[in-house]
Amino acid sequence: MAYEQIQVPATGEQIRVNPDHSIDVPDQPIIPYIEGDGIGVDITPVLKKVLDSAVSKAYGGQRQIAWMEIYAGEKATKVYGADVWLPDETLDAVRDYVVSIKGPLTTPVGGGIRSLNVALRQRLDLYVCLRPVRYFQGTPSPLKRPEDTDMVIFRENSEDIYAGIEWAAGSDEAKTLIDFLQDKLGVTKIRFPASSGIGIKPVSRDGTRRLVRKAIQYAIDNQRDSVTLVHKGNIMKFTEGAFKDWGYELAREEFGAELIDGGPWCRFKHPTTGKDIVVKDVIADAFLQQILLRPKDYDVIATLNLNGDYISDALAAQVGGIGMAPGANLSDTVAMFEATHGTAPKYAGKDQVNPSSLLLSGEMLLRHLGWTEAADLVIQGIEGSIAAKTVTYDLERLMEGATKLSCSAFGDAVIAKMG
Ligand SMILES: NC(=O)C1=CN([C@@H]2O[C@H](COP(=O)(O)OP(=O)(O)OC[C@H]3O[C@@H](n4cnc5c(N)ncnc54)[C@H](OP(=O)(O)O)[C@@H]3O)[C@@H](O)[C@H]2O)C=CC1
Ligand SMILES: O=C(O)CCC(=O)C(=O)O
Ligand SMILES: [Mg+2]
Repeated sequence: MAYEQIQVPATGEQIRVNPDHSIDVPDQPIIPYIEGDGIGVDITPVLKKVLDSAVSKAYGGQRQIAWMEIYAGEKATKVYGADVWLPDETLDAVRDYVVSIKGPLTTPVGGGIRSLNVALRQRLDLYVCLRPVRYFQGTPSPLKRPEDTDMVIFRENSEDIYAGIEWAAGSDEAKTLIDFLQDKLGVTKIRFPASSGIGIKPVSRDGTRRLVRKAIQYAIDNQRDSVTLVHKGNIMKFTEGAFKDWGYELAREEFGAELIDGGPWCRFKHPTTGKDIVVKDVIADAFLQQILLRPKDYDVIATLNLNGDYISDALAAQVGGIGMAPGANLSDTVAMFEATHGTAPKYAGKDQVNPSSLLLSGEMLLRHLGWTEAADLVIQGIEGSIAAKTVTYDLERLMEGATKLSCSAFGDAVIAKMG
């Protein structure tokens, strides 16, 4: 594979995808990484050090990650030239090497790209945003029983108002669209047509089905009790309401779910254990209060793009904040892991922030490779440092008697607590 700026490591091999979408992982897989803007310089070196230690401790040199830096965001503009925020070869490398990880990316001011993160997801069709939310004992939380929060969010990653199809108030495009809506479709509900910006919310049956299919399959593979479709379908009937209907339809058609008491909730038997898996739905605003009042009622969550964005930060707060919440963007073949927080510019380069979100994304990456022993060590290290009350500022300020560590020192504490 020849690239213009990307240096392919001399030792290391590509991960290969099989026709059934399983992956063949060599002992030295080449893993592309994007350092990330803002606090990317702080957390990404910690990620590499912690994952390398975990792999070395687990496999004694028999396995090793061959890291390969690829570029997006501000660093890409330095390497490739002004205004090159997302080089084509970065996308090629993510596709070619199958499994990758990224730090947060800033949204360029001006220019054609609205969000680099959204662009990466769209251009690689990484249609699942997977964000597990679980509690680590000892982490400060606003809840009395934070351990009751244990959910896995499947956020649709390619559609919805989040896709960025919108035009500014006063632009020719907004005027054309508003004229069309009024003249051709008889729309009378735009309150201030002359000064409205306007956005489009596409939600498709195909997009919904592929997302809900993954969520239900995850519930089966991981022995979870329920899948909840979260939507605002009472108001947005043909987008969010349709998401709910198509979700239920898929559960019935592909998983043999049967209606409970006339529906719409339904259930089916786990194919091997025979245990019931319930597919249900809840309206998004009610859900946001339920996750605080009755978190135990929810397990796997399937939702639309914007709801998923809000829900993932809200749930992260329940278990310690976005410094602790990991994530992955997935297609059927490509997996790109990422922290769920942003670039936190005020902390950039200060060696202060919590690297756990990226470390736990790295833990998900190791598990995705099938390197479960190394993944378990990362969890053990994070649990150990939190239990010892050696934590970064975000947790320390909410804990009694904790020792505040820098970002890099926390990484070292995690390593010290492994194994
Ligand atoms: N996936 C991605 O790459 C994402 C990128 N972004 C982008 O990031 C930029 C900044 O967004 P912003 O809204 O400020 O959100 P951020 O997530 O960057 O930061 C908001 C606040 O969250 C806390 N926080 C974030 N990361 C950590 C961490 N690792 N450890 C501890 N605390 C943390 C800090 O809170 P406190 O000040 O209380 O300590 C911080 O001020 C924007 O350009 C946005 O578009 C946003 C989200 C995701
Ligand atoms: O891309 C962005 O700027 C924001 C993305 C985001 O908030 C998220 O993915 O959770
Ligand atoms: Mg977000």
